[in-house]
Amino acid sequence: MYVTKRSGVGEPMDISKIRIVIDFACRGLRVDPLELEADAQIQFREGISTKEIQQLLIRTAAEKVSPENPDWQYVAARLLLYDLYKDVGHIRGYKVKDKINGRYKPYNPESFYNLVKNYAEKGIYGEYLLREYSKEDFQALASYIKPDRDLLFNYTGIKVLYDRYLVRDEEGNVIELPQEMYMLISMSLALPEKKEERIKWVKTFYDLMSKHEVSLATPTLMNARRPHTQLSSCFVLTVDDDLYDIFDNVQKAGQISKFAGGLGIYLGKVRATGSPIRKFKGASSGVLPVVKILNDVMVYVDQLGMRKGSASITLDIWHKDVMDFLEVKTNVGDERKKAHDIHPAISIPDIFMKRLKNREKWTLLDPYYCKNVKDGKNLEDFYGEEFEELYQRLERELPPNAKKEVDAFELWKRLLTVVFETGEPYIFFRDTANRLNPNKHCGVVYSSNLCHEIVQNMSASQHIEDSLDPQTGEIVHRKKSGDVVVCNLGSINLGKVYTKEDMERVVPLLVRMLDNVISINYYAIKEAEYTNRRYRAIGIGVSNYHYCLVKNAIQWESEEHLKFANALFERIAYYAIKGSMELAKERGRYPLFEGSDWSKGVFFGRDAEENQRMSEKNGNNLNWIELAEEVKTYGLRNAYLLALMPTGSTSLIIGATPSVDPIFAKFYKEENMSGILPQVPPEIDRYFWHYKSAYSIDQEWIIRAASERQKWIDQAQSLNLFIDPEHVDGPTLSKLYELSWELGLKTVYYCRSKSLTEIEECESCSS
Ligand SMILES: Cc1cn([C@H]2C[C@H](O)[C@@H](COP(=O)(O)OP(=O)(O)OP(=O)(O)O)O2)c(=O)[nH]c1=O
Repeated sequence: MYVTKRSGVGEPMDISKIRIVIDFACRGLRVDPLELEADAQIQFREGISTKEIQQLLIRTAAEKVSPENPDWQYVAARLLLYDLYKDVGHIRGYKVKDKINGRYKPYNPESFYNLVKNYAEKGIYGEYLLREYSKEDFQALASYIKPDRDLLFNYTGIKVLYDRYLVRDEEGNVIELPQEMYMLISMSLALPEKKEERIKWVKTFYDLMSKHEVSLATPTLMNARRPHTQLSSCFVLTVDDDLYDIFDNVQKAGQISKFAGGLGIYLGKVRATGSPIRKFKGASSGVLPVVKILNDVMVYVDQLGMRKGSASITLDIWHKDVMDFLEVKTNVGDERKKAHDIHPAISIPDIFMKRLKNREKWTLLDPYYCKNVKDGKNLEDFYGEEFEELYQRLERELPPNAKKEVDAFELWKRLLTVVFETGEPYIFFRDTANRLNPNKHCGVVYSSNLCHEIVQNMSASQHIEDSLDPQTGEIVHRKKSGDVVVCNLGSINLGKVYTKEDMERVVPLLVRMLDNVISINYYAIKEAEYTNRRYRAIGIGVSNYHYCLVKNAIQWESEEHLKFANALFERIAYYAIKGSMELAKERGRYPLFEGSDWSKGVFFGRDAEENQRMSEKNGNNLNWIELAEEVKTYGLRNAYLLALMPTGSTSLIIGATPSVDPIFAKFYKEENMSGILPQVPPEIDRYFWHYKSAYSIDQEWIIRAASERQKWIDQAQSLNLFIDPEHVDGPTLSKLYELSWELGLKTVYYCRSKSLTEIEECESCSS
């Protein structure tokens, strides 16, 4: 049998060459190499190319992955790596031979500097790398690269990296290797560090990432080292009730989406259908046309054909257009009012949940009539008791055309039916979110972001507008910007980092990396920079939570789980605050620190003594009293610190279970842009009976565990529920959402249903 080589030359097939590759791929793993050879050979044919043989081996190994034989995922990974090494070597012009005979070094320290130099000139890497690092720095860092860390990836991880994250040239060829990627990201993130300490920090960041102890958000992994360093995951816009502002935000949404940011958009200020405009009765078209425009912008700005933009749009449950809004993705009603590509979210105040419990009436209001209701502020600017008072007053006093009475229970039933049908809307419990907002001294939160883990101050995102000073003719800025929420995310791999010692070492470093992200970020819109500089908000999340439980012999449905979750997230919170405080000592506090809950020693709505007592109960014995004093003295660097994002694709890269979710199944094939990817949870063969899959877990335990975690999180969690419609009815679903509110959750993300196959994962927040 003949094979065709890359050069096009044919030669007789030498099976011993294949054996060398197979042997390299299987070495030290619990697999039988002969099986792979036998299974693959069946498909060989005359004239097959060497590249094809390699692909065949990869596919064969990937198909052999199972819960009983998970090591095949590492065989497939090595085979794919081998292919990647060859491709990259080919592009760089060095002859690639097999690594096994020692003739070939996939990582070549000498080529690292040239790689960056060549591609920076072509505008593929950022010029700043060459400006800020000398040739000697490059050499020192190149020799620090640890090629063997490539072996930590499983097949899915390396496949996702290969297809989506590794930088490519103009022709679409991958130009960098995984460890070079981590090193270049680290070099970008260390730019704000003092020059004399920079190399030290690059190495530290590199170690954290390449050992998979932490992961950064998708935009950071994709864009750090590139010319446009748009590294933030999510943005939240507040649209004012004004045509200029509506279209200004449409423009902003387009710009943000262009640079791969995910969007949350609050539309609750926009007047309802039939509202007056300039006193003309019945003139306004309400919220739905704006939803539709934003929907189309998200589809239009499709990130160079890679994927369409993503936005969640939030409306308050008291908004007069809410009934139509609930139907934007369902199959009932007027097709002209549909917006199938956005993600609806509903903001719910406590008073609604109380009325629901008592089966009382609920009044929908037109925001046009809810302006200037107290101290020059609108209804939505209030929360808690003040909100309830004002809401009830408006219910009584507004004219009939400004309101509409409905049954709270009927509205709720409709909402839950839509949840059953579409997995959405996401839910935002606005009173809990605002009561526990550490920066309530300087703002209010109307809604969350796309993935519902971000909870930060917002305000109508007015544009910064240049105009001419009539006296001097100089350009001056007229309007002040509102708060466009921006969040920079990173996650801790709980499969590797969960003890007190590890948290103490890793979490402050992640705070530092994310603070650096803020400094080097490229901002698609100026307003985001304005907010980012004043708040310096970050979001630390986690991946591999389920594996961490299993590894520690904790059952999902147990009281032990609740205690474990509380203690674990206390440790993360403590070291995140400590890390940010230490950074404030070094770099200064965030400008709005004074007056915050942090500045008063109140963390997560509790005083230091209370936190101390909880810590002792948890067995962590962390010194919260001392930490509160230190924070009072030195401040914090970051206004917001913790947010549990979904971590979809980045968990795939590092072979972790996603975020705080339970596994879908003990084995399944995930289909995404990289094709069909086999998925087995970490160490499935060892812990087969310990893993319980999402749909077989009583969802009350998911909510209870989330509630324990929430006690130590200043923002929120992208909390998914998993429903099997055959076993869960309306009243049960209702109980779950009510329980989420009662137990102090701020948000509920998807309600995933076994019968719903199409759930769109947010990429940007994936960290
Ligand atoms: C002009 C216009 C506005 N609108 C909506 C968009 C905004 O929600 C709202 C106000 O739009 P604006 O154009 O900002 O209204 P205005 O400032 O001229 O009038 P007013 O004093 O009443 O605010 O009306 C429509 O629905 N249809 C229209 O044709």
